[in-house]
Amino acid sequence: MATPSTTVYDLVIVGGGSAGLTAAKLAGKTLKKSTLIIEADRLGGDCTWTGCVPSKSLLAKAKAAQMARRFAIQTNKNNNNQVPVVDFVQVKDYFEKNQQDIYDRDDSPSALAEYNVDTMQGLATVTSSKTVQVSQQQQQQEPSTTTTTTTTTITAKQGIILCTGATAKMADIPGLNDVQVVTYEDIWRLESLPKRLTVVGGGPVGIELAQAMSRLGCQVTIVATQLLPREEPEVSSVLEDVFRNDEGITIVSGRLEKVERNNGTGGHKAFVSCVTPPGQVATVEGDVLLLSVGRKPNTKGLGLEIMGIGLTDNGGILVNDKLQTSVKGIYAAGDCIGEKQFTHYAGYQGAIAARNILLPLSDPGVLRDIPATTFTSPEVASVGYSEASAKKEFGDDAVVVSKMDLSEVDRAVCDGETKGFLKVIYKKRGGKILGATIVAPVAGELICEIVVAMKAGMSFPDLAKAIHPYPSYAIALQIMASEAYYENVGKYRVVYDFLKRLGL
Ligand SMILES: Cc1cc2nc3c(=O)[nH]c(=O)nc-3n(C[C@H](O)[C@H](O)[C@H](O)COP(=O)(O)OP(=O)(O)OC[C@H]3O[C@@H](n4cnc5c(N)ncnc54)[C@H](O)[C@@H]3O)c2cc1C
Ligand SMILES: NC(=O)c1ccc[n+]([C@@H]2O[C@H](COP(=O)([O-])OP(=O)(O)OC[C@H]3O[C@@H](n4cnc5c(N)ncnc54)[C@H](O)[C@@H]3O)[C@@H](O)[C@H]2O)c1
Repeated sequence: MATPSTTVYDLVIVGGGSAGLTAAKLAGKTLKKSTLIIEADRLGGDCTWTGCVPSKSLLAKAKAAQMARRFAIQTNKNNNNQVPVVDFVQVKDYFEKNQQDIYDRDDSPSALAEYNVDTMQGLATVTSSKTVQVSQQQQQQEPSTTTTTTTTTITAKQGIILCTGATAKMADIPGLNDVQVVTYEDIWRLESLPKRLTVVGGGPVGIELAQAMSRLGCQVTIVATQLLPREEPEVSSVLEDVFRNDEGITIVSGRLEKVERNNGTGGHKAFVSCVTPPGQVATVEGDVLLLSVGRKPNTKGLGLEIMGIGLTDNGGILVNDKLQTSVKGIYAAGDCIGEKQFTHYAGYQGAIAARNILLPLSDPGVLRDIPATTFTSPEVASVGYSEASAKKEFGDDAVVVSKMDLSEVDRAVCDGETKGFLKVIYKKRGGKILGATIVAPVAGELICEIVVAMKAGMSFPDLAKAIHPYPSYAIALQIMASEAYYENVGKYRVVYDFLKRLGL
């Protein structure tokens, strides 16, 4: 990264991931404010280097392998030699190329220069409400190799946004240091596909990587009390069915308690306290263990204590709903506030923090209805209330649940992908959409229709009047909405019958 030509900026951003990059681009180009982004490691952050981009690229190749395998089985049932084998080196080349392309186009210093944003490499510490100290390490080769640290003070005239992201949580589990453990941060450096992978944790990281690695040819066991426990309960049942019965992934329902080296195989033995029957301990054997038990916000060394900036119970930077910390002029956005961790939300918050610093008045940056998609096959997407949370908040009688099984959707039948469902929750009076959960091959695209309808204030029955092409997956939403629409009509049957008799 280039050395910036000045040390005084309107806006200074600490951290160059999704939140920081979006904040910087808005401030530098659209709002035309002098902007600096300080990054300790690589611009692009989690999304480009260790999160979305490599995982979605891996899933794309894994899906291709699965399709090829299915096709091979269909064409030649009895000849296993026909089953394609994955070249892991090519898979790695593929995601590394995607990372580089996205970095060059969106994240690199030259891409940011197009937005009039300066970049600086170094570790930032906040020293006052208007200053940030940046430490940079330089290696000198002559006469002997030594490392020197230089510090530069940068002034932020209008505000500072902390966008420092999160890192993998390490679990306090006996024996982890004795076996080969990877997290989402370093799994990308594996040179070959492990023969057997134990995945600990059933959140989005665990299940996306479990399915990808299994489809690429690895024997995978997931240790988790439930798959995607934050989603509607029936999501987990569908995924468990697909993973176990269609894809040959083993799921051990329970919590990892202890690991030890397996001297016989050179791998590990993982001991799991089972959910059912309670008290039973299961043993799982594997070669590499992927620990995916959550992520914790990066706040260390930022100078928060000295500045009197508080933290939340889960270790995130405490902000109000405008994303301002307890110090005027210092804002925080993205994973470092320890709320919902998604690229789209981090980016949105980065933009709102920049807007709230640089423009008059303010917009809220901590929102309720954030859509999420886990990119397994089938995908799992949701937004807003679940059935239980809607009924709890509004009462059982005030809420209607519309649900369609994927086996009733013609397109899913044609594709042979009938495991899943669409579920929309809306208010009985007025039809306001409260939330939705979709488990389907393109659930991540389908949920966007619900997101837009919610934002536009459309009622669920209103969707019946928007003509959807057949046979799309999305037409299922129109069919469900039509049922809601004609149920409403049914309530006023006496009036309609009367009007019809009048010849209207
Ligand atoms: C495997 C995986 C898959 C994912 N897939 C998806 C997905 O499909 N869709 C989705 O929406 N989300 C996904 N996520 C989540 C998503 O990646 C994150 O929510 C998002 O990248 C967070 O962006 P951020 O800017 O808040 O933080 P980060 O991207 O973590 O950026 C923070 C940056 O700050 C820098 N930094 C930290 N401290 C300092 C300091 N003191 N000085 C200077 N720089 C500092 C760090 O080096 C880092 O580059 C995934 C996550 C993982 C782990
Ligand atoms: N597609 C996406 O949008 C996407 C993909 C990946 C990650 N992410 C984001 O990254 C964040 C982190 O994801 P994650 O999956 O690491 O975390 P998570 O918190 O969602 O899930 C971790 C799971 O591990 C379980 N766990 C903890 N200790 C365990 C033990 N000893 N044994 C068995 N299970 C144990 C927890 O109960 C929890 O369900 C999430 O907030 C997610 O939003 C998003």
